[in-house]
Amino acid sequence: MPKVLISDKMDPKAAQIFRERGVEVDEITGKTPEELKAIIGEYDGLAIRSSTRVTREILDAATNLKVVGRAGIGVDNVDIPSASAKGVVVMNTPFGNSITTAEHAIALMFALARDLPEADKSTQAGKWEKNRFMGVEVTGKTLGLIGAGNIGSIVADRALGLRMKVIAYDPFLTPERALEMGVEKMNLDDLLLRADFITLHTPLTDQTRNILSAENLAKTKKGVRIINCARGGLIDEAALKAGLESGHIGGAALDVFQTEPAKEHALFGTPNFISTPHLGASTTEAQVNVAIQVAEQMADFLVSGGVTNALNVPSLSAEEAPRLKPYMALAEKLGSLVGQLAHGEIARVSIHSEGAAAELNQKPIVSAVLAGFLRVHSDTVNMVNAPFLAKERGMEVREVRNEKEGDYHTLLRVSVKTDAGERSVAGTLFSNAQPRLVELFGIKVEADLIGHMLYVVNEDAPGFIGRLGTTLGEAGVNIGTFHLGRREAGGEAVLLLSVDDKVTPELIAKVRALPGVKTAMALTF
Ligand SMILES: NC(=O)c1ccc[n+]([C@@H]2O[C@H](COP(=O)([O-])OP(=O)(O)OC[C@H]3O[C@@H](n4cnc5c(N)ncnc54)[C@H](O)[C@@H]3O)[C@@H](O)[C@H]2O)c1
Ligand SMILES: O=C(O)CC[C@@H](O)C(=O)O
Repeated sequence: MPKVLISDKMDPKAAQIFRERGVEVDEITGKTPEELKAIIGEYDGLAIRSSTRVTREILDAATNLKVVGRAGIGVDNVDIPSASAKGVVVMNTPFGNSITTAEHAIALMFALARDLPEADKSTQAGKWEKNRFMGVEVTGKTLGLIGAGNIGSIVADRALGLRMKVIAYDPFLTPERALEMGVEKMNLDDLLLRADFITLHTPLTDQTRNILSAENLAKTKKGVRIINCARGGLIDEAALKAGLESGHIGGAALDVFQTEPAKEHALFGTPNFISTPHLGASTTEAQVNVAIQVAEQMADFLVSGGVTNALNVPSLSAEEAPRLKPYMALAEKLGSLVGQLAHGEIARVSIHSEGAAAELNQKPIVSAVLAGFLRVHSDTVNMVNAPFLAKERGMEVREVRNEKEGDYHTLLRVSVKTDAGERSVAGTLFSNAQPRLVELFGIKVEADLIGHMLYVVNEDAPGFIGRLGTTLGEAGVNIGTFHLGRREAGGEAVLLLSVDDKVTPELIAKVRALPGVKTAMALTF
């Protein structure tokens, strides 16, 4: 009988469903990473919320683990590349707590508008300070949404009901969808300039980290009130404090913090600052929804092999699986590569299959490209919902087959058309099994897309590789593999390096400062 550990506090319905479906279950919460490491080897499944961190070390100790189920949306507490490398399926429950979280954002907006926490404290202290608390109406005010996905769109709907004007910044929001939602789509600078309230609803990615930086906070309207129920790390917390103290920022409400649990914080006690301890998803309704959903999905997988809402595996029929599997891994890596490197509004994604690849069922290949591509911007994307999301976001998806072989017996090419132009990457399978990048933006370069990588574009000149190696060495970064390609001698060169640990923003800044470097970016696969 498969055995599951529930390691975060979860509605009892989850354990009940596991038992009813023939899965043994233990509920052991509040363990330290060391304690979890000591027991995880016994379990086939691990059901979590946001407290348990499923790191590489935990996964290494999890010798029987087959599935991690996240009762909620964000999976930033799960090391998905390591889970994938170990063949552990990671699932989430993308919609069960969206309404609840949107309602929390609206609650915090009202709390800021009327200074409710302070007014409550003062009244209960017997002060009756009627003249101290002068709020603002939300009616007629402008709410700026950063991120207009599941939760952002529910917030927009509720805010429109409150007669607010809603403006939104989200690179994936199409004009049609914005119209349907009743919001005005705009760039970030315009939103910062116009919003009376700003609410964040994006995942934490390399693009969204610090999206409300000191520089961007300075662009906001004086008196702006800011709400974050998405992820810590989206706002520069020190700059937020400075803005509150100077009075430029009229109020801020954070449900999420850069480091959690935030038991001590420089922001605590700052005027017009409100906080809640990551309560966005904490309603009876949402917790019942996500508990039931995660237990059903995990039990299905452990008992009968069914895969729903998986973030790192495709759904496949038993006959097709063995042949398609390596192609899907290649497709997902190529999609992720262009997703990480592409900038601007995405108009079209084209998938060209050549040679042996063109003879296969293209649907799972296309889904894998789109899942890899969209997952860069959203934790909720999986193989099942990627085509739907691409359509909803107005992306044209083109499929082209050419059964004639070119330079390789089998090739997948992924091209992305943005407002900045069209660029493509291509890959093949070595020994019919191992995914390999063979071309990057028109430059021939052979590389394994694996783990943490550093991508550098530079002017081809003697001594550059040595300087780069020294910079990495001084930062204590160990190079695993090194791949080089160039347009022509002395022209543009591209370097892809796999490294043992995540490439930090500080290291990227150092690499960008090297003479001849045009671009440097961290990539993760
Ligand atoms: N506080 C909580 O307890 C709680 C509860 C649920 C979800 N969350 C978090 O809320 C966030 C949003 O969840 P969701 O379900 O709406 O996700 P979603 O994937 O449906 O929506 C995210 C949106 O962000 C947009 N986006 C991505 N990159 C962007 C960028 N650079 N700039 C602007 N927009 C960008 C995407 O296009 C997408 O529309 C997630 O981080 C999730 O983990 C928090
Ligand atoms: O489980 C929770 O309490 C938080 C969940 C939330 O952060 C999510 O991303 O779904």
